[in-house]
Amino acid sequence: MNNTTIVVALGALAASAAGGWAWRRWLPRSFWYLIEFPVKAALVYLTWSHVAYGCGLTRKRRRWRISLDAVPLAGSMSRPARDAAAVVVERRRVRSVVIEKAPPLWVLWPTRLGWRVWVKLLDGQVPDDYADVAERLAHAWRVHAVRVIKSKPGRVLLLATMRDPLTVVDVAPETGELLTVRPGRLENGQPWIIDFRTVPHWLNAGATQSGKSNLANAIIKGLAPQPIALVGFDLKGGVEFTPYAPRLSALATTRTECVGLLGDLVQVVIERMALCRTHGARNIWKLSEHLRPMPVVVLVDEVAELFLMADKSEKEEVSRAATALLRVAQLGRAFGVYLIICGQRIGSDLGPGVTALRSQLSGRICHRVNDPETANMTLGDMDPAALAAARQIPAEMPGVAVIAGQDGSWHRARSVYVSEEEAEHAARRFAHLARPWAELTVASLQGNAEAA
Ligand SMILES: Nc1ncnc2c1ncn2[C@@H]1O[C@H](COP(=O)(O)OP(=O)(O)OP(=O)(O)O)[C@@H](O)[C@H]1O
Repeated sequence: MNNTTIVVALGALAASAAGGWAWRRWLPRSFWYLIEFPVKAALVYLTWSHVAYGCGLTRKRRRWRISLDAVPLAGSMSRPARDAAAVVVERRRVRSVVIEKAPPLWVLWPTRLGWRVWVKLLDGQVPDDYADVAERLAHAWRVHAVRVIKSKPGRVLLLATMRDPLTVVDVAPETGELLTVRPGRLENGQPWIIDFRTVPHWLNAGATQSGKSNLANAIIKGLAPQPIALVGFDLKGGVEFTPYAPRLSALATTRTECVGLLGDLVQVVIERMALCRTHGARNIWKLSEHLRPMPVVVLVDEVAELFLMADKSEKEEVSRAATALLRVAQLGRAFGVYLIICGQRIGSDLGPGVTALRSQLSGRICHRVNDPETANMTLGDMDPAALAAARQIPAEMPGVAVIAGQDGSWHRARSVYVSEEEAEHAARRFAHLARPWAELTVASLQGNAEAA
């Protein structure tokens, strides 16, 4: 090979490397689907039996193999010094040997950020076996994370992601469906949907600066255009929700005001109960449309302030607030009153009513937490992997949360950034939809009933 050939070969190599780099840099999606993914997929298949063995996912099986391993020696083993010329006889024969069988891996389907693959479970395996080794798989495949996202009898669907899909989240367009908001994205790229008619009450917990208020902003922005009443309890002295007052039907900023407003809400629920009873309906959604009262979404910020007491003189007020909030939570679902309770901690240390309240909040959102107990309190008896995921949320990714609905499934998700100005703008723009509080309480319902 002469020098010119070497120079030309090196030049071609450098040009293709630069071209590859530019392709990856400016057209990452096509590069991923056409180059990176096929290479990754080939590596995953080629190494699967070793990876599965390393992760403890294989099972021992007997298989017929042509074997050379039993190699009898001709000559005496007891005469090592003199048997330098001993003859080795390799005997090939088919024999039954024990092998480590890896679970069958089906076709790898590329996704925007990685791939999905169904794996057939071997005898005695359950989906949790794969969830338990997800981190090992992620390291073996050199990807950001591996998650079990679905299971069917006898198989599990694994999702591998090359980078954290929550680093940047885009807005999921609102559908305008009543009592539904899409505040962000799930880790699997699907919109994060909060549907109050499916999961009526939510607990939104997290350390300071973890993104709780941003989520409240996103929810207010999503709900503002809908024909519903919004009610605010802002125990931070009103600094969070006062800017949204134009779209709120009522706002309480001190505990005394909260006790009054909670009393009103209990009355609203009781009146709606009576209305439903009169018309033989089990809930407001069974009432005919002209009779149906307006749904109410109640946002409570810094809930611990409702329960904390400096001295005994506050005991009576705290107890009234706790009881009323619990009643709203217990009865509100059927009668169109829904709760989002935000706070840094909502543990039993705040008082006996808190545990009962928490058990009514079937939707859980756990942002970054400072201590494992808060994750435990928020996610309760969820899958331990959900608790681990909540504890790993980094401080530099505010808005990331582990969310769990009442079906026991959980997801990592991130809210879209919604500035206070944006939420405030939505509150002003849809201020005309804010029904005055007096219209939502007893008098209007009586009016409704009489009109019927
Ligand atoms: N989804 C998000 N994307 C980008 N930035 C976010 C997101 N959520 C929150 N942030 C930013 O993180 C910071 C803290 O957010 P936020 O005020 O919502 O936290 P918080 O939990 O309500 O804090 P605190 O309890 O102290 O009020 C803010 O600067 C906010 O802009």
